[in-house]
Amino acid sequence: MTVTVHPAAALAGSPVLPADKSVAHRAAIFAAIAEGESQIIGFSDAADPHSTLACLRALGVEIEERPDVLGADGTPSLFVQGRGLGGLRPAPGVLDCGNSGTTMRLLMGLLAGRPFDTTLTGDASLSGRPMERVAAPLRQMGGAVDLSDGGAPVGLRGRGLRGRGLRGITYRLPVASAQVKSAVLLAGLSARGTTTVVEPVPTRDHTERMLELDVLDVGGERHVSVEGGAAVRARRWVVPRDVSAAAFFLVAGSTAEAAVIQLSGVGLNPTRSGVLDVLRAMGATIKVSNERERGGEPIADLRVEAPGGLAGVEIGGAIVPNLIDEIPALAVAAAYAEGQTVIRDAAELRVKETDRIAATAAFLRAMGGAVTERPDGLVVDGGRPLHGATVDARGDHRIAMAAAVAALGATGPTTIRGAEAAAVSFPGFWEALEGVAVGSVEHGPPRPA
Ligand SMILES: O=C(O)C1=C[C@@H](OP(=O)(O)O)[C@@H](O)[C@H](O)C1
Ligand SMILES: C=C(OP(=O)(O)O)C(=O)O
Repeated sequence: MTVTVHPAAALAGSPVLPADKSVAHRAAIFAAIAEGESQIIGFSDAADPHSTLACLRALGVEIEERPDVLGADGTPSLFVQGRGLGGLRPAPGVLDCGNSGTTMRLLMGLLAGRPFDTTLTGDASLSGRPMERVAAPLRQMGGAVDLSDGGAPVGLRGRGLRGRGLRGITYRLPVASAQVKSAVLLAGLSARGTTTVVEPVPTRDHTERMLELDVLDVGGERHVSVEGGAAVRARRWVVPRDVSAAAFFLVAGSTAEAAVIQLSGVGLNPTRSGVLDVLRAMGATIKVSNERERGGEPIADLRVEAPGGLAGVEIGGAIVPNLIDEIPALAVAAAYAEGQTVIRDAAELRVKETDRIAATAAFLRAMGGAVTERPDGLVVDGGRPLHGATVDARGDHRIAMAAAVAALGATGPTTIRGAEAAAVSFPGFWEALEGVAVGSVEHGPPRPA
């Protein structure tokens, strides 16, 4: 699918954001292994969390979507009949994780300690992403994990456990990854004894919040522990709106000539909200109001207004895992800011749905931006006017949406190929964008003038 985005000087509106993808995956998995019925309010309608649902259904978990049962903010519910960890059944075929790294890595952890074999596959993008980072700790725990060239298809051999099951370990994360942390902790539920993950650099903490795990600060490092055999409680989960989806509108509002955009019920977990800190450091005007809690996660309403100019910043160090998915959008803000922005310590971007360092540099350069790739990031010399171009999303939702935001402030139309990728995390994105920038979104290539 091709979408053409026309420039828009003034933005206004209240786009509805999708449910937080990270929380939605976890709520579905934890509900599946709880004993009894759980309700998930505000589950995401995005493709990635639906890949998780399809896998859980194939493992014998009954999940009912109930658009008629609404939560307080009008979002629909999902009812999950939890079977307990021991109640998961062998899938009749391979489990297709689609485009979703979180699905594959968390399910590797969940299923490594089950007494049956499982094969996990994904699309071409996911098949190229590194899985050894999860396989290595699972093997240390006694799991039998086969990879194909370091990635999917992933084979988990239950028979390889030889009746002894997994054993708890203490594992220090060599890469700052919440997916690896969560996979090891999920495997720890099937293991003998205690499993502890040590995080030198904090990553998103949804798993530990949602499972109410023990977290210690030991000399500045986080130690997260789970006991083997611990039961997961069936309960009501409430999923906040996704701050990673909000980021596109925060950048759009901060780079427009005139803007007032309101975003309600946005998850502001402090391990996820670095995008606000960086945009504010660049000079953005973002107001946070009505701060409250939703399902154990802090949420708030956001209002972004055009600040009348941004300045370049340095992004690196411990904040990077906190805003890793927002970097393509932040690079767009950098292109519209005066001065230089340096993004470092973000080599992980090279192993996402596509190489996001190369893809971001490519679309910004095609639009006239001055961008230099570094092995672990980007240097953006901002303040040059951007012009319309034809760009490719490279099958990556965040690249499609970041390019769309860049297009709003450019001269002339920008055509985005592969625009359907947005639905991986934000199915209503193009409608939401048209809602704040009326007349800017044209489906298909531009109409001849
Ligand atoms: O745990 C999660 O929900 C996620 C963790 C991050 O990946 P890594 O764990 O690979 O850093 C992030 O990029 C991804 O979108 C979601
Ligand atoms: C990297 C992402 O997701 P995943 O790793 O789950 O594919 C993302 O949503 O930006």
